Amino acid sequence: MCDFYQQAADVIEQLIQKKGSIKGLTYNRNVNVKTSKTCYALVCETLKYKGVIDQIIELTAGLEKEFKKNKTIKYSLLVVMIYELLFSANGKIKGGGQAKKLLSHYQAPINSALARMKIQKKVSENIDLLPDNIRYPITLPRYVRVNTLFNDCDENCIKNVIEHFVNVEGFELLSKPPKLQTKSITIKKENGTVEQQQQTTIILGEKEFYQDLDFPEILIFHHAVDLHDHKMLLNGQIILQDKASCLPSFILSPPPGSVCIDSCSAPGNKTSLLSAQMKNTGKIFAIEKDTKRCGTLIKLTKRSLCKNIETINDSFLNLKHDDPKFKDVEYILCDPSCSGSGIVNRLDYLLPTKYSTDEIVTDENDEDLDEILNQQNQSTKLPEKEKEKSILNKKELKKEKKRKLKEMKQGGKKQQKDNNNKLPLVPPIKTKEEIEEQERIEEEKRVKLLADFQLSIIQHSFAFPNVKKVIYSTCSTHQVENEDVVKRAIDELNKDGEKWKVVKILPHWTNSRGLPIYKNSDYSIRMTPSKDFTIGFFVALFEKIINNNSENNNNNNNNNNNNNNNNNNNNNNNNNNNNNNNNNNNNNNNNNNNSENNKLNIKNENEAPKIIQSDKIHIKPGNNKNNNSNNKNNNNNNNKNNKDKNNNNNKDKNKINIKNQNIKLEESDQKHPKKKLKLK
Ligand SMILES: C[S@@+](CC[C@H](N)C(=O)[O-])C[C@H]1O[C@@H](n2cnc3c(N)ncnc32)[C@H](O)[C@@H]1O
Repeated sequence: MCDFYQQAADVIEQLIQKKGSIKGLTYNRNVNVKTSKTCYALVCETLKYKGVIDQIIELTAGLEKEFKKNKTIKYSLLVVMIYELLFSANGKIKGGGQAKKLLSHYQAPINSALARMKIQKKVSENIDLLPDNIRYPITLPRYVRVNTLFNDCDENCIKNVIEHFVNVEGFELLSKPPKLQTKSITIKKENGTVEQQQQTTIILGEKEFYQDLDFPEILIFHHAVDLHDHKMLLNGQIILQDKASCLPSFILSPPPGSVCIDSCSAPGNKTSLLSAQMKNTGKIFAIEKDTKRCGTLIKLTKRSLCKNIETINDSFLNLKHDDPKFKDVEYILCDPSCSGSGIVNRLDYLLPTKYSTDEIVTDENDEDLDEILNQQNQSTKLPEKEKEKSILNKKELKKEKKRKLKEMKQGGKKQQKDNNNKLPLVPPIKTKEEIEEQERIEEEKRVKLLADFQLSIIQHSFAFPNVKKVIYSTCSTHQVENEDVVKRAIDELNKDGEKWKVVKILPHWTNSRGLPIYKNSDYSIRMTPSKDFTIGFFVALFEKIINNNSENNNNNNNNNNNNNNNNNNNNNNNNNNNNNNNNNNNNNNNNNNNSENNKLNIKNENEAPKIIQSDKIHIKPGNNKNNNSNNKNNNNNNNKNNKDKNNNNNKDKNKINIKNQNIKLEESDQKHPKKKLKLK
């Protein structure tokens, strides 16, 4: 038997036991990269078909029994080999061995089970047996964040990374975001009907990449580009982080020298970006409750060359507000555990369990949801009635599912017995629809419990004596965990008068706003995979109202923002999400004084005069000398502003953070639709 089968089977076995992620488990094995790649592909392909293969095994009389008798063959190996036999391009099992012998015995009934399934589902191709989310997955590009802490905050760090990809690895840097392509796909439904759906993709070649227009640190590659063992990743020069996941740190934007808390920080991608924003100065208290994940946090932030982090392995909820250590904390990032329903790019969705996304260690999520849910059940913050209602935690849910499955399997036999004895011992078997409905209700309860936990995390943040800004984010798509949490928090905070407000962040991103559920719920950002080509993500910024004169402050702030736009000759504010970027490429790529910019801001002011706009402005790299000198001036002003900040009531609102990475680009092919650029 081929070695790969056993390796892939072992990985699948470990995945089922929730011992890690697909990539982690495949690549951490003691094999070379080429072998790992083959094994990874086999694991992914097998997982795609696992649901179908499970059914085939069930439909093949005697196979499961035979396999159970033979204790040396693992179920996962059987699955891998059936994949190879029925669905791979090979169509046959390589090598020999016991498992192959067993399977060849059953080859005819296995083929006939597959044929019956296809007839039942009214499909002619094997691929049509796959569920829609597997057949038509949304593939997100590969986001690379350049670590601006590299080489002691070397001002050329972005340029160096770009140069490496272009000159050493033969990638082509596009001068602007590539075009989008929308195509119509035909989806075959289970009942045999067909449906047309629109799917939009980014047209990006495997050897092409481009620089994000909003955040120049972010480089965007084709989804198949594999950088997980890239030397620039291992030495801390780059970080693999989705654009959406960068938003909380970019928006909170603590100035150098400030003091912050990252309340739920492992594995630490947002922490290291905060650290980069602060240029390794000031202090970040990185709190992580889970000890194992805390280890990852320490390892990754060290690799990212962060020097201003104090890690605390404890629950954020245990931090005392009057601890002198936290007296200067002004900025708090809250990225608590969530349902992870926005994570689409990873292959976790291929895993057999419904809650797989939450249960394995991923960048965005965590594995301690059970504990959170248990804690929430005991939480004193929950009203008694709610507590009673929420006894269902995930472990219980799993037990319940197992029990039901067992019941279903035994149901037939027992029911027969019961009918004979006229005493029904087991409840009637539930239909598929009834089970699905029950699961939906249980999932709803689970999300509600998570929302209570998320609320408790932000509420704990507001009570630090000097906190000014609290940013809240989730990688969930559920309104309950997003807009609803924000509303609950602000209502509770302001019940005795206006003390905090929700700030309109990135006002120029017109397409990716929070759901319009209540007044100003669209002040927040909501990223959607099919539209923004990022993971599903939500961000909201809370800001303390410093004094009663808040309207003046707002106006001043808006004026400052406008001045900044004028001074910087920068069109970054005019950039929108990817969709808009593509429509506005010409505007976006002009580094000219752009009157549209001002119009845009004025429009926003008119629409929402009391809104404080995000106070971070990034300068897009350009080769315009005037821009550069203006940027330098502004940098100086900015430093001065920072120094003087204690003298001013509006201190942090006047701050401008300018990224002044002077990458010089030279067009080498004017005619090419996607202009090639050479780095000077
Ligand atoms: C969504 S993840 C954070 C991801 C992280 N911000 C990043 O971008 O790399 C949530 C983290 O919060 C941790 N956590 C959960 N409850 C916590 C608590 N009460 N106090 C501190 N950390 C907690 C989890 O263990 C998990 O590592």
